[in-house]
Amino acid sequence: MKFTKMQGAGNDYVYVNCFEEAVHDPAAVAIKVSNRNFGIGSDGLILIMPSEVADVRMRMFNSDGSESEMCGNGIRCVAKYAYDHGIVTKNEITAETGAGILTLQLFTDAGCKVEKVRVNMGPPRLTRKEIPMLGEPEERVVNVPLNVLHSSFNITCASMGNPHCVIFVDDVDTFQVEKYGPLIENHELFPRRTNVEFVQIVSRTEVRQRTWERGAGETLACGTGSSAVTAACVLNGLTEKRILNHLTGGDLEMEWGEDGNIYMTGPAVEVFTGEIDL
Ligand SMILES: N[C@H](CCC[C@H](N)C(=O)O)C(=O)O
Repeated sequence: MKFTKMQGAGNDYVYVNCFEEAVHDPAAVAIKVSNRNFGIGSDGLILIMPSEVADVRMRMFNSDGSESEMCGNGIRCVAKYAYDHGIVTKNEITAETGAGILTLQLFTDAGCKVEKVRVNMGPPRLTRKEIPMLGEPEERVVNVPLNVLHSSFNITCASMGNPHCVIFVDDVDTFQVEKYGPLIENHELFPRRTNVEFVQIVSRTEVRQRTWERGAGETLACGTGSSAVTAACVLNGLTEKRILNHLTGGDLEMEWGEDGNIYMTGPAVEVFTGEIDL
């Protein structure tokens, strides 16, 4: 299988061009290639596919083989791949995802390769039914206490197509992400599990995020997570609608637009290409 390793803010995936390659069992392939010792090494597998309703289609699998509806860092890299490899020739493209059809704006460098992408991530879905979470289906979850082990956290939840649980902490760098992340990911409140973001407020316009991903563990960044964080910051009155999010592997510029959609701008980088026997 021919592949391209790409990363966005350090969130790295193995990308396969399914305009040319067929991947028969993507869940198994995701587990194999993601392994950092016995495989290529990545947070998961992303398939770049033809679409009947958009310029390109993305399917995304976590390193544990589970499929997610959406991946924010991934969709920027899909756009870069599609443009740099001539699958699309426009600077504004559409992409079909499990979270609907998204519109992306591509920014190129002096060599006419994409270096930055702005994505309309759509609106945050805020009801328990949409996230999904147990409880009153139409209710929002903003600053609601959740007991985990002997601790209580206040959580704010949103779906960006995939589920997110945001927790504000005083010092994110010393916070025990690997202890609490998996307990919240698998908490009975979340029937499809959840991604978890731990966030420190730096100022009204800057935050710092660490990410515990559903199906992948701690990653260096999460674009859908950063989108959920933007909504959570505003809903809790902690920041303006436009923020710079410092993730462990890089920065994302975020905005909750007046049209209700979240806009994410960030880098997309090709690391290397190769071939692997499956
Ligand atoms: N890192 C991705 C999200 C992966 C989400 C995945 N772990 C899930 O199961 O929803 C991002 O940049 O948005």
